[in-house]
Amino acid sequence: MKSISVKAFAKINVGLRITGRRPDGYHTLETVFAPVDWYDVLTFSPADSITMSCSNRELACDESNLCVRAARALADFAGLSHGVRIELEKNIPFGAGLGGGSSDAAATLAALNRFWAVHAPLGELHRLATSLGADVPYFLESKGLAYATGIGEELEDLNLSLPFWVVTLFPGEQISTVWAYKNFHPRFERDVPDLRHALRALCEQKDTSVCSLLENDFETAVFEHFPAVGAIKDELLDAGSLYASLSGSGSAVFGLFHSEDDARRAVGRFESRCRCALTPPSFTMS
Ligand SMILES: C[C@](O)(CO)[C@H](O)COP(=O)(O)OP(=O)(O)OC[C@H]1O[C@@H](n2ccc(N)nc2=O)[C@H](O)[C@@H]1O
Ligand SMILES: Nc1ncnc2c1ncn2[C@@H]1O[C@H](COP(=O)(O)OP(=O)(O)OP(=O)(O)O)[C@@H](O)[C@H]1O
Repeated sequence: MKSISVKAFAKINVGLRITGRRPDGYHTLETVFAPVDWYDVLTFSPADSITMSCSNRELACDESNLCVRAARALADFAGLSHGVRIELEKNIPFGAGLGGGSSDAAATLAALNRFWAVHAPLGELHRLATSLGADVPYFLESKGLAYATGIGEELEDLNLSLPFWVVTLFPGEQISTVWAYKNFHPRFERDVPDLRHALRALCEQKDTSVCSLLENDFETAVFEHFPAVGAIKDELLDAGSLYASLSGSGSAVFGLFHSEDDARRAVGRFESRCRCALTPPSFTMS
């Protein structure tokens, strides 16, 4: 058996409304996931046991790593004692709101499902993905824009792509998702059209009047606690982005640009103090 390598892309959230809190402590939300051109690379090779290494030594490669957890979950489901060597080239910043760990977990499930010839149906992989994290199912099942509800696992592919250049910036602050969900300012009662209408208008007609509906409910608390992150968003708007927002629970911030020149100029403005990724229009994961 030869080795296989796959890319695990990052995501941004275009609009993120927290709509309630479940008895188990998880929150229900409404969001639209969009892929960006920032990715990890995972390589799987034959081995007698499940082992892992990572290019970023700050990331533990033990049983806590989401790739190892995904491999164990699939092996347990299939009743297999197969091994695999997982090598992770870590490029996506973590604690960023970019779903890097979630994407790695989904890529591991999908790759090992083939590599080990488990051939588990998508419904079973979805169940395993949800058990690994709320963001994991999106990376397993979508290549483009997806509307998510529930805790983020109820997905509807929008068959849309963003017709804009996307500048994604990581200013360096690592923000805990748990912290963010404990500190956001609830606005559960809101009578607004769902995000699908706004994204359809934005993507199909480039109707930027809907951007005021694309709020991220974590922003108030995150920007209060990390004002430098909020300043990045303001600077992106000042640099000409038609829309800018925190991604997920942060600290990554992204801006949408009509023109490649403006987007590249914005990258030049931030690249000395942020890690940056530039995503072209109509981008999908492949
Ligand atoms: C903020 C988002 O990234 C938006 O896409 C996601 O909601 C977070 O997804 P995630 O990082 O995969 O989150 P998980 O690893 O499943 O959960 C981490 C912790 O975040 C909180 N959490 C997460 C998702 C959710 N819908 N409600 C929550 O309250 C819970 O305290 C949970 O224990
Ligand atoms: N393979 C992995 N890559 C990144 N983080 C991992 C991985 N395995 C476990 N983790 C842990 O998961 C945590 C969250 O990682 P992840 O990148 O999914 O979250 P995030 O960047 O905050 O994105 P989001 O909040 O959108 O889920 C990390 O801080 C890290 O401690």
